[in-house]
Amino acid sequence: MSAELIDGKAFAAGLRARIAEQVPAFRAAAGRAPGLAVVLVGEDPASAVYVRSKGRMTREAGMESFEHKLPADTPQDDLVALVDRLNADPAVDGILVQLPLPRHIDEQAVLTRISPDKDVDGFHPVNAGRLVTGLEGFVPCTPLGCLMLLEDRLGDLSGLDAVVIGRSNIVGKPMAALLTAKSCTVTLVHSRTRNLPHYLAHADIVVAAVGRPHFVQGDWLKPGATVIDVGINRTDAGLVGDVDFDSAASVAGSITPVPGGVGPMTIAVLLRNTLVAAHRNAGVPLAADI
Ligand SMILES: NC(=O)C1=CN([C@@H]2O[C@H](COP(=O)(O)OP(=O)(O)OC[C@H]3O[C@@H](n4cnc5c(N)ncnc54)[C@H](OP(=O)(O)O)[C@@H]3O)[C@@H](O)[C@H]2O)C=CC1
Ligand SMILES: Nc1nc(=O)c2c([nH]1)NC[C@@H]1CN(c3ccc(C(=O)N[C@@H](CCC(=O)O)C(=O)O)cc3)C=[N+]21
Repeated sequence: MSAELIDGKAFAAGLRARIAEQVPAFRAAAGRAPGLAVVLVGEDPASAVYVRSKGRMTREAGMESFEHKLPADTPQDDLVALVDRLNADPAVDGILVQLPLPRHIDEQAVLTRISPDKDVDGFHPVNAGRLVTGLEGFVPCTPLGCLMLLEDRLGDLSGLDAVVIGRSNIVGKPMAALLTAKSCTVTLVHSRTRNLPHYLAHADIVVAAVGRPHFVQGDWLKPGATVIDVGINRTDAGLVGDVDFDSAASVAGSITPVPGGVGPMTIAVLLRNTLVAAHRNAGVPLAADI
């Protein structure tokens, strides 16, 4: 392996520490802690693990965590009613409804019900629109975490060639919008792309959000490329990313590991978005940009 490892776990710990430092000033000004509500419907074990670690890290940052666990057969109307209550609750600054939802629930109906001012996941169409038009709003946690790692590693991204693999609303599309805003030349590839390796050969930055273990091969990469692996795939061999790590690490300049790369950044940015939401909702200015 010749690539340098991008230590998302350490970067995320530093970000959480900077967030925790700002919480006492918010508490003093607002007379309450920032609050994050997390809603989990059903029993998916992986989701339950994330929700538990989100709750723990929220409390460790000095914020309040409200966890709502609903049975898998919860009617959509009941979930929407809970979102309405959380929208109206002044102790709740951020609302996260864990995805995926059970099949009988219309995901968009629930996500669009969350107040855009409390949408710390950045999944509401109003926030998606703000992102592409350059207005202030909430940016989805995973792509914003990837951007932080890229800027930390590369500094100014202006003019760099970036390829994003995957066009989901939660990772690929907002990632492409963020890199566009940073003046990268962005190519967004997906399952219908013909000759995907052709595009990767020119990429200074590769962000892989495919959902297929070991998908990206080292010999597709431009030597020295910076590779961000968003994939979280549970296999018999454990947790693996969307990048074939061993072959990629011999060509790339730097690369995120899985685990310990993008995953911890997602949770740290969620706390960051919650702190920002709390300041906006309480009308208290933030002391410093985080
Ligand atoms: N680390 C973290 O915090 C997070 C990790 N993840 C992980 O990131 C990965 C992606 O998640 P998500 O965006 O939600 O996934 P989706 O399944 O919603 O999207 C996957 C995308 O990859 C594309 N794709 C699938 N197969 C191929 C292929 N053979 N060639 C090119 N493109 C392909 C799809 O194309 P098409 O649109 O044409 O179908 C689609 O756009 C998953 O592993 C997920 O677990 C997700 C969220 C957070
Ligand atoms: N509304 C919503 N918002 C989300 O942000 C959201 C979601 N739903 N549904 C599921 C995905 C996935 N996701 C992860 C968060 C943290 C890790 C993480 O911390 N991963 C650790 C390892 C965790 C482990 O060992 O299982 C790591 O990569 O090092 C991974 C994945 C957030 N998601």
